[in-house]
Amino acid sequence: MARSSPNIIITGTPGVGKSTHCEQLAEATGLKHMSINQIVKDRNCAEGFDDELKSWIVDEDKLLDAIEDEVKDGGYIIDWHACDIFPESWIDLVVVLRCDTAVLYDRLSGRKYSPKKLEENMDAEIMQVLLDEAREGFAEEIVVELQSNTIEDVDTNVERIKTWVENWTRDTAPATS
Ligand SMILES: Nc1ncnc2c1ncn2[C@@H]1O[C@H](COP(=O)(O)OP(=O)(O)O)[C@@H](O)[C@H]1O
Repeated sequence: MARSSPNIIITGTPGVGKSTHCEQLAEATGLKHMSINQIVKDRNCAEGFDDELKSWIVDEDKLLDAIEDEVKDGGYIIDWHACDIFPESWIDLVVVLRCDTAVLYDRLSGRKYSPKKLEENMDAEIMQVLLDEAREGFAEEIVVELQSNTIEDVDTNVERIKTWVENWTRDTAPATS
């Protein structure tokens, strides 16, 4: 069945500003912020914990089962550092947030990550791992790369995505009558 509201993934390396964008976007658009980190914890979708990286190892099948009923109806802003596990048919827009290396370093240093985790995340951003993943997993025309260095960037990005949502709703949503 066609969705009456779009589903958007906001992805990118930890620290680029996903949660910040999702919260503001949810307020601006009325779409719901779905934090996958939170869902993994709340709905027991982890298959283990990586002690070295201090992060959950996600059972992807369990996660998809846990969110499918909600997401298939549309209206979600999905907040996660990976995007290629989500079926293409669920998703209308993939936003990959990017950040300058020095800015990201400062943000991640503030998080007290282990040196290994910090280095892995910095490498991922420099090598544009998440952008490549998005481009491999989804049609080129639905993948958008946006900068997230400053607060002004957040405002501009939120406005831009809000306009996209309004256009999608006008042009794509099924007629209600
Ligand atoms: N574009 C931005 N400009 C300034 N600070 C930002 C920006 N995006 C995020 N931040 C700050 O960086 C930190 C990490 O942001 P967050 O949204 O938690 O990132 P993520 O969800 O990608 O891990 C937060 O302290 C947030 O306030």
